[in-house]
Amino acid sequence: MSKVLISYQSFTGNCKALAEAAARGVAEAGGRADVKNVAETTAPDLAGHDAFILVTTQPFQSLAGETKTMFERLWPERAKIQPGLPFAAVICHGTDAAGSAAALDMFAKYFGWKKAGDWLLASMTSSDKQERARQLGIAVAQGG
Ligand SMILES: Cc1cc2nc3c(=O)[nH]c(=O)nc-3n(C[C@H](O)[C@H](O)[C@H](O)COP(=O)(O)O)c2cc1C
Repeated sequence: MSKVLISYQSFTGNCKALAEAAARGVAEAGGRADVKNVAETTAPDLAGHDAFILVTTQPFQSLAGETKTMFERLWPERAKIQPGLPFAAVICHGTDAAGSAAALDMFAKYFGWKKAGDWLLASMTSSDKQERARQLGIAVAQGG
């Protein structure tokens, strides 16, 4: 059974709802999803899972503060996390997600994690974002 950690940062609830949709997808695929706030996500949490899905908002065209702080906090303990950890992300945005997408590419490279597909760019106004997050959860749990 695939164990997937899903961490989110959310101001007004959209990212949290997308994290829960991804968790439903993981469960549908027969996996186990653990959903946490980025502020509570630790290196041992990541080490105890087979894959990581990050769901983050994008304020001011850049990676959200608590999400960046999570990476900064994880960095000294990165040796505890398995190299090549499958890593997927949902970026919930208002206009465009380029700032966060570039930052997450950089973090994946620094940590040596394997991107599990393209980042899911979820516009606030898109009606299918929940379904796309659910599908991402299925794909990650199936190792795709
Ligand atoms: C202070 C603030 C600044 C924002 N700046 C941007 C931005 O520069 N670009 C963008 O695409 N969305 C921006 N947004 C929209 C957020 O990305 C969007 O509201 C958020 O993803 C919703 O997720 P949440 O409900 O989980 O907080 C901003 C939102 C806030 C609250």
